[in-house]
Amino acid sequence: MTGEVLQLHGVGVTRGGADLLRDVTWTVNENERWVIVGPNGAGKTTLLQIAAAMLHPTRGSVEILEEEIGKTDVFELRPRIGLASSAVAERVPTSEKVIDLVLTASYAILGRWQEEYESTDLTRALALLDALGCSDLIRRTFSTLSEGERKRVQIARALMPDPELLLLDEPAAGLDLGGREDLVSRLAGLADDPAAPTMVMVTHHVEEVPDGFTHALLLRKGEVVAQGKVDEVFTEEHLTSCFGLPLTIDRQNGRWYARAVR
Ligand SMILES: Nc1ncnc2c1ncn2[C@@H]1O[C@H](COP(=O)(O)OP(=O)(O)OP(=O)(O)O)[C@@H](O)[C@H]1O
Repeated sequence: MTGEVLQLHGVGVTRGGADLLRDVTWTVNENERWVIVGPNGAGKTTLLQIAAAMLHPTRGSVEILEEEIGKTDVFELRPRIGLASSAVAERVPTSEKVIDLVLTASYAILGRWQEEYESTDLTRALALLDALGCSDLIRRTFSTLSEGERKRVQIARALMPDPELLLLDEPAAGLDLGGREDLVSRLAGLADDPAAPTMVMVTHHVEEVPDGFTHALLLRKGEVVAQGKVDEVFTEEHLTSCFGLPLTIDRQNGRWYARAVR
């Protein structure tokens, strides 16, 4: 690979006459850690769905892992991408055990049936669950887990196929303060790991951006407000335009804090 993991040119998505994304041009290079930030309805999930090869654009061109969408078999491409999102979590069968939810990611399926797994698959699934602090949950059913536990298990599942690109849609949404801080620090550890895949995470809150995330893209009403290195993008001017209210932003120990100007 030449280093370009995602390449979008002039991407637009129109649904029911509404432009969900407009003229998005964006490149993600190998080993970068991106965060997509924006208010509700900005188009963040739509953009992540494009990056996950789950959605075709109405206009423009998309290359993922050097495969051009529209000319490649997305069923071969998708196992190279790890996606953790509530849309995936909602489709998990209610009786699915945590260990099976992680194991089945090897086949990019949801719901264990009669597939055979190698002992190396089991070892990897257990190691990932352990690394995410979930080793005591392996025999539980996914539907009985707390929101924080679910988020960590979903990340273990997304990492299971050893993806070249890891996509996280609002991984800290719905977590309490302790759960959020635990998850953000685990994601900072992942961001710092040179063996970890290229990462793109969606969030509403700059406070949820882990230390080690290198780049940011701000979206508002389907359009890119700013993109580039995180410390050049997270400015008062850009965040104010993105959220449509006067904001101030600080950084402490690698973490970001934003609040409204009064
Ligand atoms: N099929 C559809 N038809 C019409 N509008 C849609 C459709 N799907 C999504 N939208 C709208 O597109 C906009 C962008 O949605 P998207 O979920 O990408 O935003 P988001 O930034 O992820 O929002 P949130 O932060 O609230 O999750 C929203 O206003 C949504 O209502």
